[in-house]
Amino acid sequence: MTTVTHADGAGPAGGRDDAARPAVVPYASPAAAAGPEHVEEPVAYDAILLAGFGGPEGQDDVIPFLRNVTRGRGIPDERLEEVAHHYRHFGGVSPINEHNRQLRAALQAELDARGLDLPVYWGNRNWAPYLEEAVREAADAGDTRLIAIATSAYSSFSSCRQYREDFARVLEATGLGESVTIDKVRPFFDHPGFVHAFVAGVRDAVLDLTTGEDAVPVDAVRVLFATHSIPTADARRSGPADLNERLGHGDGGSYAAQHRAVAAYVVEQVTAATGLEPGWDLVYQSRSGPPSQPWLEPDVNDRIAELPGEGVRAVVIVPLGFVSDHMEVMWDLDEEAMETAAEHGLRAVRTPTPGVDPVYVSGLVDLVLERVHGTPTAERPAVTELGPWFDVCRPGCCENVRAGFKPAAAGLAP
Ligand SMILES: CC1=C(CCC(=O)O)c2cc3nc(cc4[nH]c(cc5[nH]c(cc1n2)c(C)c5CCC(=O)O)c(CCC(=O)O)c4C)C(CCC(=O)O)=C3C
Ligand SMILES: [Fe+2]
Repeated sequence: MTTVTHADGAGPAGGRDDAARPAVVPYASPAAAAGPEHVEEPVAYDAILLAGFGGPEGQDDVIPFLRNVTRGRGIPDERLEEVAHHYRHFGGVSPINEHNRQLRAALQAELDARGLDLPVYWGNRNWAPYLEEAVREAADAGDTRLIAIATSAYSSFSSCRQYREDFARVLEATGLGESVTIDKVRPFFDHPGFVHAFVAGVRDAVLDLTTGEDAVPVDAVRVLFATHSIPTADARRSGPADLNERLGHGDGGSYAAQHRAVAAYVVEQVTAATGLEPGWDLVYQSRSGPPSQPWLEPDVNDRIAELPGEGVRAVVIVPLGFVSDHMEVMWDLDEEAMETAAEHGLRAVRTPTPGVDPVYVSGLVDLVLERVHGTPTAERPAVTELGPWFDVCRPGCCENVRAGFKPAAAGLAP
């Protein structure tokens, strides 16, 4: 390799000493790296497709729902019964469908208030109303160019690709593949609308714990950012493979990197607002699968158990990986992690999820409008240096090595 020095300040190096710079591609935001995975063409979408996970709404729904979730994965019935127990504890009802009904209404109200004529269709991956019904309903109304919002903010098989594979499956199953297109807004983990509720929640929790009669000093407060654990094999393949390699994301891949970046931002904002600087960790929850299969660690409960030995007296649990207070939050955090904290003599606060926070809802509409208007990267808000993330996933992005290749919509053709 030849090094050219532009001593006169002209030329591509702008007068800086090229020889002194490391021979790696300088890091730029993935979307800024341009290419066809970033869209600046305006698209006249007909409607929004709100794509949810789905959840049971009564005791009789629980086992059929769990069979849907685990379809094709050969999860034994004993494991299903174990998880069913979490749902049974709450009358067999997950609040997730009700959350999505409310989110749909809030989105529609925000769109109407802004004078935007975009209907919102809602369908789930694993329970009624199914994505199939939503897509058929849209097509029947003549709405064929759909922009999807999945209720999941990060990159990984479970949080992005699985939704896209389901879109492809539904287009095939309904025979609408020729007439209907489904695109998807970018993973929005670092959109200011998504992070807003987390910043407010951590700020309030840290202020509460460190003031008043039973105040705890800030260095005895630990903030635990909790997200769904996933197999390390999935995590390593989350986001574009070349990016993981280039940025040295390691076993956690883009999935963990995105969470770390948002967590660091949240703590920075809390420090800026309060002058308090609590320590924090990224922790994982809701692991399943055989013990022999490595998943992301540490588990939230294991980390909590270590904290008293480090002088910690209060813990703030932040459900950073989730958009609403569904079963993973209600059971794994509010029941299990809270109990672990109590057993270890720690005070504990669980902060809110975005839910239908107006700032979040308005941010989701902004994410849709980015694609409607073909907004340039520089004008797409992102609070971490990782983003704004790709609009359109690359071939192989977040592929599941365990389940094997399946076609996915809303991505570059392979
Ligand atoms: C990353 C991620 C999110 C966040 C992104 C997003 O929000 O989409 C998420 C959300 C959710 N996960 C949910 C429920 C379940 N997830 C399961 C299983 C799994 N999740 C995984 C990952 C994730 N899951 C993985 C890697 C598995 C193992 C299966 C495999 O090998 O790939 C199982 C099967 C039983 C079990 O194995 O525990 C259930 C019942 C509910 C509904 C809650 C409710 O009803 O209120 C929600 C929102
Ligand atoms: Fe899950």
